[in-house]
Amino acid sequence: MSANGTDNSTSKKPPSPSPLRFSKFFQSNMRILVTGGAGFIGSHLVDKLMENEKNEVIVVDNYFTGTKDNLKKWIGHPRFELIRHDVTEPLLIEVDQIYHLACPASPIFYKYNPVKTIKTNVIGTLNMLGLAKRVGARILLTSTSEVYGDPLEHPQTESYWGNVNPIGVRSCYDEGKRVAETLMFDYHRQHGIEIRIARIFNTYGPRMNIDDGRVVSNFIAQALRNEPLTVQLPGTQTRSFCYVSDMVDGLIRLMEGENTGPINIGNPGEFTMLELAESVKELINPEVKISLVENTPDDPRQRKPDITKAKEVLGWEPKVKLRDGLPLMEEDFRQRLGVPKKN
Ligand SMILES: NC(=O)c1ccc[n+]([C@@H]2O[C@H](COP(=O)([O-])OP(=O)(O)OC[C@H]3O[C@@H](n4cnc5c(N)ncnc54)[C@H](O)[C@@H]3O)[C@@H](O)[C@H]2O)c1
Ligand SMILES: O=c1ccn([C@@H]2O[C@H](COP(=O)(O)OP(=O)(O)O[C@H]3OC[C@@H](O)[C@H](O)[C@H]3O)[C@@H](O)[C@H]2O)c(=O)[nH]1
Repeated sequence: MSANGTDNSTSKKPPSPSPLRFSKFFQSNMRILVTGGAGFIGSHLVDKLMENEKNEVIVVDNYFTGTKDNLKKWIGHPRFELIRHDVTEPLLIEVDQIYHLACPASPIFYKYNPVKTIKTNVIGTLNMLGLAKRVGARILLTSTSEVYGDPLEHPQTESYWGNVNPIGVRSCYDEGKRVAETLMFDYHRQHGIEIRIARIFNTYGPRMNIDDGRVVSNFIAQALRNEPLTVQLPGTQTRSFCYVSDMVDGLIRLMEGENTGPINIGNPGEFTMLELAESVKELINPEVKISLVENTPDDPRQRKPDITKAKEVLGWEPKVKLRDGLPLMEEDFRQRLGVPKKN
């Protein structure tokens, strides 16, 4: 029986770490690779990892949706390296841990070049697992609540297998992440790789791209520009929003803990998109209009994580409520959009 309590056990020992790990110089340091580290969650994760003076952090990113700006405070730091690299190509470096985040996350961007999204999830994850095997690193995959598709079980527990359209316009991402999870477990069972899988639910916070296309960033940018908040029909669909600092805390606990996952990491507070629009209106711009617009195909109708496992296994639960997180994000968007707060 494996750490996640299911029949995923492996009799294989993990491969030995590189001999360099045992040399005097390396003993005090942990070398951590963050793929997709120039993106939204990745750059916040890098900030947190860099706080520990024993960590050396290497970011690889192809800058499809991320930017060097998100990492500017670390560029030139002796414990930090940034490499332009696409994870669909093999990578040969020596590391102890891999946080594998590289993949566009906003539906607009992952649907833009769906074949590339699948390659990123499948070939990219294979490459990172190959690296983990070669150097004996532990690897964490940021999977998604989208593996549950349009869920028929509510709230979603990790044992739910999901309701995913295999041929729809979201499938490149949903099915790509499902295959990525399969690859993680096959490498674990077949080669003894140490794996961790987080199923992340909608996360928001400072540094999201202004034109990212996801709902929280859209509504905040629209409220600040005094443009109508575009609620996609029917508006009664629900999501659960996690503030980014809570997410980063959950990911690090998962990496450092003993459980393979998958583990849901998200905030169980559940809101309809109309409720979210009303909150943004009330907190940021009471004058703004709300307009109902067409939705896109296969939009999940409800989503809420059951976080019992995260609480039990990681001792983790989110701390930041939506009403407290939205103003923190507003601050950052005001600065970037050049819209100061009126007194
Ligand atoms: N933010 C969320 O709500 C959410 C929810 C569920 C899962 N996730 C997962 O978390 C991870 C990070 O999400 P995010 O919100 O920070 O997204 P993001 O788009 O801001 O960041 C993704 C990063 O990966 C990079 N990237 C994309 N394809 C790449 C490739 N082929 N090679 C190298 N780099 C590549 C991008 O340039 C970007 O910097 C993703 O794996 C995403 O699927 C996020
Ligand atoms: O302007 C908008 C944008 C979106 N929406 C709605 O808001 C809801 C959330 O949409 P988002 O685009 O923010 O994100 P989704 O929940 O569809 O996918 C998200 O969750 C899981 C992650 O893996 C994905 O990476 C992430 O994008 C949807 O119901 C959508 O119809 C609006 O009402 N208006």
